[in-house]
Amino acid sequence: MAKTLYQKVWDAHTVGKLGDGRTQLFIGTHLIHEVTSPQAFGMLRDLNLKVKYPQRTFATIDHIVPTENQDQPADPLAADMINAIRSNCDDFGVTYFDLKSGKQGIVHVVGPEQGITQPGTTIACGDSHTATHGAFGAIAFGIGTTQVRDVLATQTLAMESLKVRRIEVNGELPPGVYAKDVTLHIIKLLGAKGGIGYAYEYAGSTFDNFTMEERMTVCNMAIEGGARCGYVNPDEKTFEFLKGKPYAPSEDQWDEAVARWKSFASDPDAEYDDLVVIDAADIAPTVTWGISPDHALFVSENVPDRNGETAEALDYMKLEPGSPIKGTKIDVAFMGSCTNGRLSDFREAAKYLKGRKVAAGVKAIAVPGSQITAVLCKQEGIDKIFEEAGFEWREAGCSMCLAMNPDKLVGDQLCASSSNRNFKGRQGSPVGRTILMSPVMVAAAAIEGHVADARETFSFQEQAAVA
Ligand SMILES: CC(C)[C@H](C(=O)O)[C@@H](O)C(=O)O
Ligand code: SF4
Repeated sequence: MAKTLYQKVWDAHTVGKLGDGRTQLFIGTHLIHEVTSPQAFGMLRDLNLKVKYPQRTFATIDHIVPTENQDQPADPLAADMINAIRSNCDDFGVTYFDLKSGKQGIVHVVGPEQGITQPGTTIACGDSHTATHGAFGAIAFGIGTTQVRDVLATQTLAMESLKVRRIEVNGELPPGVYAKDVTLHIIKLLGAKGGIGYAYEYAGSTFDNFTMEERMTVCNMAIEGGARCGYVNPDEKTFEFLKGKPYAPSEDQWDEAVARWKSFASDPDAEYDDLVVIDAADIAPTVTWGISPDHALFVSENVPDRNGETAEALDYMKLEPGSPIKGTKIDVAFMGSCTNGRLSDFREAAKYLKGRKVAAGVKAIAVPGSQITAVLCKQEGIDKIFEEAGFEWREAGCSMCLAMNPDKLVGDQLCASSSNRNFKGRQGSPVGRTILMSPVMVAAAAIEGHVADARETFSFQEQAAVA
């Protein structure tokens, strides 16, 4: 019978059916970070248990790491967390990409970069943006600390199965429209809760043409649309990306691995629980106006009028009901995160920042998603372009995406951010305000000093014509 990738991976990893109807699912790869693992290891110690498959478990630190003087924790709590993950990994035999390894970074950047993230497998991580790894054709989902304990101890999870919604985007994106706009557009259309109970299969010619980085950007935000996981079927680009990566299969096992990976792709005649079809030509640069990722609109549009549904968000964001979002003054520009903190993101923004200056009064910071990203950016001189434009170029970590480190908004500062969440207080100040957008839109906002249409700031049409 024809099956989706989701069903194939699920079936291949099913250990058994539990009495309550859930499935006991084998977890191929477990990624851990400093925030959600300490209590899980603590519980393991209390129960006198070992990590079942340490060779399937990989750790990094990302959330609490300062982006200036990375190795100097900001406070005793941060120091404790760093010590805890280090000693837990030592004690339990888990591979740990620490600050000195040259491989540290945001867990969702590190997995793919190291070739740990592979097609046809199940991946779990105590982090809601684990769906990022679905870009490689893995079924990857975020779990809580108690489940982190379960995976550490048993390498399995008790899971309820999901329905599958295929979201097809077809055609070429207009100039100045990026993967970030695609993912925000999908969330706007289907709602922040629209994906509850679903896995999202992203497909169509737009996804076929996307790079792995672009696929990661979209999958990363599946959870912001309520979907537990999101994935793209693996193809030649997937295999090409993984080839030669440290943890990818070796040369002599390569062909066999690729054949196995291919076999997990959804069958052409697979049936879906739901189908959504979007025309790429209908997508424009998209930004958020409110306090949920589905509070999104095209940058050319006006924010909604004030009513029972919009009042809280409009008031929090201090926006005039019905006014254009374009022109909204910003205080901070943040470029980074597991959504848009990869080499291709900085490379693309640098193209437009070159020779331009950040507006007076705007604090602009650029934070590579990993130490490897930082090195690659330096090799291309991207860090210099950002610095010459007036950005602070920082060291790798989650930084102001969540502000569990010293990078925080102050008071009601408004931040143009390439990250994935615009919840109240998300960026470190209880009254701080976030507007989500693509990296190139962050660059445009930084230069203009207000929310801007990057197509006007940088005249993409002309550039497209010249190219
Ligand atoms: C700290 C962590 C548990 C959290 C998550 O689960 O996603 C964080 O990464 C986030 O983005 O809010
Ligand atoms: S970059 Fe942001 S979204 Fe990603 S893991 Fe870190 S805090 Fe979470």
